Amino acid sequence: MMERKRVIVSERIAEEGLQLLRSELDVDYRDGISRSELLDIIDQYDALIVRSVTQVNEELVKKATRLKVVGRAGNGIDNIDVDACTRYGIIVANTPDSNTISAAEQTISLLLSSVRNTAWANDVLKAGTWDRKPFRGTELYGKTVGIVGLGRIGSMVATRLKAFNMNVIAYDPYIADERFERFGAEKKNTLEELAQEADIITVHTPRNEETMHLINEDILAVAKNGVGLVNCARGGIIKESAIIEGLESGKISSVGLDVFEKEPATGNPLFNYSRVVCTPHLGADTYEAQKRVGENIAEQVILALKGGIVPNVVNLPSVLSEELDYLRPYITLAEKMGNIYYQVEKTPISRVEITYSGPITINETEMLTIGFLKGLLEPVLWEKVKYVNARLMADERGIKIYERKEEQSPKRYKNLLNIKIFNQDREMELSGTISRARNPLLVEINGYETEADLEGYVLMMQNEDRPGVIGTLTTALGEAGVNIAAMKVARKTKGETAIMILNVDNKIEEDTLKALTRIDGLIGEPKLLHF
Ligand SMILES: NC(=O)c1ccc[n+]([C@@H]2O[C@H](COP(=O)([O-])OP(=O)(O)OC[C@H]3O[C@@H](n4cnc5c(N)ncnc54)[C@H](O)[C@@H]3O)[C@@H](O)[C@H]2O)c1
Ligand SMILES: O=C(O)[C@H](O)COP(=O)(O)O
Repeated sequence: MMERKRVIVSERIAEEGLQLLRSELDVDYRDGISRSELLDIIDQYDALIVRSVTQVNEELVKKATRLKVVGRAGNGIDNIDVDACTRYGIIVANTPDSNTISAAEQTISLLLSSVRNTAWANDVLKAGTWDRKPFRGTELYGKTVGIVGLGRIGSMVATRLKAFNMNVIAYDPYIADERFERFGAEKKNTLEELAQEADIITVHTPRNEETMHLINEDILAVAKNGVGLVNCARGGIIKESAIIEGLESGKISSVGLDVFEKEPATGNPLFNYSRVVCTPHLGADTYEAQKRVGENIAEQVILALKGGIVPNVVNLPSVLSEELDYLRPYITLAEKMGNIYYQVEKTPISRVEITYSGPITINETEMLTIGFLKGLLEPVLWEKVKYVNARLMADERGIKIYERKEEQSPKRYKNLLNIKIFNQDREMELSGTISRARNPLLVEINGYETEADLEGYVLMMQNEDRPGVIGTLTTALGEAGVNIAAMKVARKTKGETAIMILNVDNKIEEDTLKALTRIDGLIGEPKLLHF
C-alpha cells in the first residue's frame, strides 16, 4: 500500500476539517505545539496547517525539506513568509472567504458594544453596582462611519451598517469607483478626508508596511472630537499609543479591538480603559466560520498534495474555481507541450514566445504559462520545479518569456497555444489544443501538421518520404515487442523529409532505439518521450 502523506496541524481547527484530512492523510494534530518542537520535526511532513499564530518564516521553511503546502486555516497571511515559501516551491493556500461574515459581524458587535459601553456596564453591574449614569452611549442612526479598506469584510460591514441608517464613507485607493457605488459608500480620496467626516472609523485592510500605524496621531489630529474606533482586522493598523493619547485627551470616546500589536495580548495598557472593549482575536471564532475554514483548508491541502491546482493559492494567480475547471485541460496541455523540449534537445533556452488564440483568451492565461514553464523545466530540475516557483526558476535560468493573445485562432481549432522556443542555434515551434474529450493534442511541430496525443510513451522521428520506410519501422517495433497504439505521419512537401509520431504502449529499450537508427530512410535519432 502506498504510504499516506503526512500533515501537521499546529493550531486549533474544526473537527470537520480534521475528519476530512484523516480520510486521506496521516494527520498529526498538535494544537499549540512549541516553536522549537515544530522546527525539530517539520522535516517529517508534506503539509502544514496553521492559523494566525504559527510563524511560517524562512527559518522554518528551510528545515521543511518535505513540505509541499502550507494551509492557512483563515484569511490573513501576515504570519507567513510567502516569498520564502515560493522560493522553496511550497504552495501557500488560505480560506479568504470562509470567515468574512463572522469577522464582519464581530466588527458590528464591537462597534455597538463600544458606543453603548456594554462591556463596561456589564462588569460594573456584575460587580454589584446598579448605576446607569456613567454608561450613556450614542446612537448609530444618522451618524457617519468611515470604512478604511472596502474589501471583502469592509464591504460587508458597509451593507450591515446601512441597515442602521448610517451614512457610509470609505477610503480604499486600490479599488474601482464602481465598488464604492455597489456598497453604497461615498468615496473619500484621502484618509484625512475620511477622518474629518467620520463619527466612527473602522479598519479593514491587511497589515503590511503601508498599513501599519495607518491611523496614527496625525490622522486622529484631524478626526472629529469624540471619534469612535474599531479594529477587527490586524493589530497595529490603528497605532495603540495614539489610541491611548486620544483616550487621555478625550479625542476618542469609544474603542472596539479584536486584534493587538502584540498577540497573545496580556497586560496591554489599553485594557485599563473602560471605554475600550476588547476581545482576544475572536473575529473568525464562530462554529459556522470554523467549520467552513476547516473543511475548506482540508480540501485544498488534500488537492495540493495530489498535485492538483488549488483555488485559493496565494503564491499563484487567483482564478475563480469555475474558470479553473475550464482552464485545467489547457494548463495540462501547456505543461505537456513544455515537457517536449528538453526530452528532445539539450541546448539551453534563451527565449520563449507564447501565443494564446481563440475564446480562451478572455480568461486569465497566466496559469497556462506557469504550467508550460513547469513542464519545460521538469526534465532538468525534476521535483524542484513546482507551479509556484516555475516562473522564478525560468527567470533564474535567464529564459525570457513573451506572451501574446489573439482573439481568433489561426487554424481550424477553436483555441490554440502556439509556442516558439529559441535556443542559440534554432527554434522549436509547437502548437497544441485540446480534443473533444478534453485531452491534450499536439497539432503542429516545426511546421508539420499532426494530431498526436501527449500521453504515455511517444516516439518521434524524421524519415524520408518514400515507400517502405514506415513498413520497415513498424515491423522492427513489432519484432521488439512494441505495440503501436496510434501513429501520425506528416510531411510538408511530397518526397521530402516527413515526421512520424507514434504512441506506443510500452517503454522502448535503448538497444531497440539504437537499432531503429540503422533503418534505411529514417533520419537522425528517434526520440522517445514520456508524458
Ligand atoms: N479579526 C479576525 O479574526 C479577522 C478575520 C478575518 C480577517 N481579518 C482581517 O481583516 C482584514 C480584511 O480582510 P478582507 O478579507 O476584507 O481583505 P480584502 O483583501 O478583501 O480587503 C482589504 C482591502 O483593503 C484595501 N487596502 C489595502 N491597503 C490599503 C490602504 N493602505 N488604505 C486603504 N485601503 C487599503 C484593499 O484595496 C482591499 O480592498 C485583514 O487584515 C484580515 O487579516 C481579521
Ligand atoms: O485572518 C484571519 O482569518 C483571522 O484573523 C482569524 O485568525 P485565526 O485563524 O487565528 O483566528
